Amino acid sequence: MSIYDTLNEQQKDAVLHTEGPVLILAGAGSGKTRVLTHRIAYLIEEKGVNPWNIMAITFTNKAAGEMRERVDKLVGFGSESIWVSTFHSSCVRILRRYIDRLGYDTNFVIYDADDQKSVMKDVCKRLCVDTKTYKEKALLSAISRAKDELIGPEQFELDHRGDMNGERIATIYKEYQKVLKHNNAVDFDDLICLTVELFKNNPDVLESYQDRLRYIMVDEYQDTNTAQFMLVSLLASKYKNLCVVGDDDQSIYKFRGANIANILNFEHVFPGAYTVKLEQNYRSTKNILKVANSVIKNNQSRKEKSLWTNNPEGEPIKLRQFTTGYEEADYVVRNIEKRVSTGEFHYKDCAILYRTNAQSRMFEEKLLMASIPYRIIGGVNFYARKEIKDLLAYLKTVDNARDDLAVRRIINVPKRGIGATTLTRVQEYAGEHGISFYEALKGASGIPSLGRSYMKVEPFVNFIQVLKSKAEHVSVKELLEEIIEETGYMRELRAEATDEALSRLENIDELISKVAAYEESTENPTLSGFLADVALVADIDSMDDSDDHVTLMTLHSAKGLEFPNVYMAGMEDGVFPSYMTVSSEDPTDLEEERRLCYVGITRAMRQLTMTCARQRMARGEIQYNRMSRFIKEIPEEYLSIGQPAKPKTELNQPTKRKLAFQDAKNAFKSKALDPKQFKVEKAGSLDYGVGDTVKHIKFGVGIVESITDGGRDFEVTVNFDKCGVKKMFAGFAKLKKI
Ligand SMILES: Nc1ncnc2c1ncn2[C@@H]1O[C@H](COP(=O)(O)OP(=O)(O)OP(=O)(O)O)[C@@H](O)[C@H]1O
Ligand SMILES: [Mg+2]
Repeated sequence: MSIYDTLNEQQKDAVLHTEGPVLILAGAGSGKTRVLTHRIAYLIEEKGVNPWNIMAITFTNKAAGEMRERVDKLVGFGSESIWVSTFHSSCVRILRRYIDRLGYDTNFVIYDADDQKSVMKDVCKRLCVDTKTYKEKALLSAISRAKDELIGPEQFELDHRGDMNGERIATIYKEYQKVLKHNNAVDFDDLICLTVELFKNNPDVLESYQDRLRYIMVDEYQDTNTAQFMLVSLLASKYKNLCVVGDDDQSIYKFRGANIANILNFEHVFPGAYTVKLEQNYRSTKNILKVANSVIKNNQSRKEKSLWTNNPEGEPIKLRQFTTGYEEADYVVRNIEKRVSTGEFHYKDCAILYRTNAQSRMFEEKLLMASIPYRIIGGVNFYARKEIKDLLAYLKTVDNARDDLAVRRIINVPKRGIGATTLTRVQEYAGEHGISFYEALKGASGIPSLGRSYMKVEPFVNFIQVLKSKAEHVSVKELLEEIIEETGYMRELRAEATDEALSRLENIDELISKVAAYEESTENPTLSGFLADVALVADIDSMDDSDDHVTLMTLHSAKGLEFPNVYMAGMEDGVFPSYMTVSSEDPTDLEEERRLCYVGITRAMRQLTMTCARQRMARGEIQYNRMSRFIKEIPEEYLSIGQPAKPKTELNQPTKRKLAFQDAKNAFKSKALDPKQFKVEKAGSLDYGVGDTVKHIKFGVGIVESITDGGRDFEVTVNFDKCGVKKMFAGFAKLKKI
């Protein structure tokens, strides 16, 4: 039996149709990506095409990696010379060779968001732009939108003639490009634009790539923007062997310039394109598919599709509403634990999907507490995020300024103009006198080598000293809010108003909520107590590298992937659909959000669980949320609406409320929850005691200072030679007595 026998008729049709433009428009899970990989195999094996002549483009690195894996499996020998890549890395590769034709040097650097911002700051200063009216990030984002549409500075100027605001931006845009070029640097959007420019101005270069990349395939085509479409069109214009696959129902990047018109344009740019529809879904159970269809059919602007499956009916979709986000996270993690322990699923079969990155925090904590390996795709673990590390470093400095690393981390956050030389000198002085870095800063005026630069240091020290004295009589939450206010941290991010800034703001809100929850649930909350609590979860990064881990990610990053067991969390109006879309005047915003919901549902193969909470902390305040309107679009007969497990003891109202805010550790300590519900046993007895020397895999050697019974597990405090005192759970610290 050949690999092509596993394809249905329409899929086969698409695979065999190798010459000329092909457009495959089909619903989720219908085998679009599979058709692409089989098409590659077919081209090589049956058509004798050289792997070198084949290009496959996708959106994310993760998707490119998976595509590469699937192709390797099918094709075997020679597959490494197939060009499988994302748009951006394809362009880097091309520009590294030919960018000198555009007056750049081939060793150009690629600027990230921070670099872009500092260039923009300079540009604004030089052009005397009032950055109160024209925010740097807003300017950058206007430029980025223009680049998505392949509009260069000159064109931009022409387009905005007579519009003062537009003309001003055009001048800034011009200057910004000039600086970048002068620095031999490009930004992310330039990668695509410059490659297009290169091809347009250098027919010989274009032709060499056309001759090489004779068969081009693009996955997730619905999310390409104008610039990307132009790039592929140019490459394919000689041989016209371009096959694009996509699903208009899964278009979720309008905010990044993705253009649904590209789908319609395709037949315009490539007349006579062969169109294939795939209608059979192979991924999901009938129930999951029915739910997906019942949601997406509420979108007005879409092409009607009939997606069906031969797969079994499957279990109904589970819907669980909880009082708080803590209970929600607890349920999801316990459910995963239960289903893995019965052998129904492996960890790697399970995915937790949410709308924004900040939502990962509670799940991460619960997973850590339950010793379940997890990984976050397309994001960083909550406590490893820059803004969280910065703010925690402030808190640590205020609490105990002996943590040099923390002090050094924030001394120039926000920028205080304290130079590297000054820092080195302070460090040297501290070393010579055997005092901490902060102690040395405090006495900066007495450090001879500093000269007058000690004056730069003074405001920082004063600020910390004020915070220290405040810390004596305000709550941790108030202290944190004060730091955020005084450093201007949130203000700056709000002014940036980019997606990234928004996500950082959400993370900060989440940290405030964490503090508030800590203070609610602890008898004598203190700053040190809070930091120790955080250290329990923050210091332990995903425990091992096993491939068998739960996957956490945003709905956006889940595109194209599939998992047997999916949890969609935070299904609440104001969370998903997001607050911005709920309050938006533009109905197409809600439609985009609904497509995102469709993407989420259709990731599930066998089991889908949707969860929500009635009340959720936002910025440390309780917010009451209604169940997501998307859930209400699902006919009740497709849902199994279960009652979340109630704590065994009936609680009176205030305790109940309090319990809601407790984290796993504390919830366990309280008598209200049955310890047997937690599978992880506490380390039976420890083979080390106070005073013993132990070794930790990451922190090295240290001496045990104390051991307390944390109920669920022993909490061990160890003073490590290299990194100081750490508190950890014995169960997964896996300390070895030496
Ligand atoms: N003809 C087939 N026989 C058996 N399994 C199939 C067939 N076609 C597709 N599948 C399986 O169905 C699942 C979905 O396929 P694939 O990921 O290619 O769908 P897709 O259309 O790209 O989905 P998405 O829109 O989410 O990107 C995969 O597990 C794939 O192996
Ligand atoms: Mg796909």
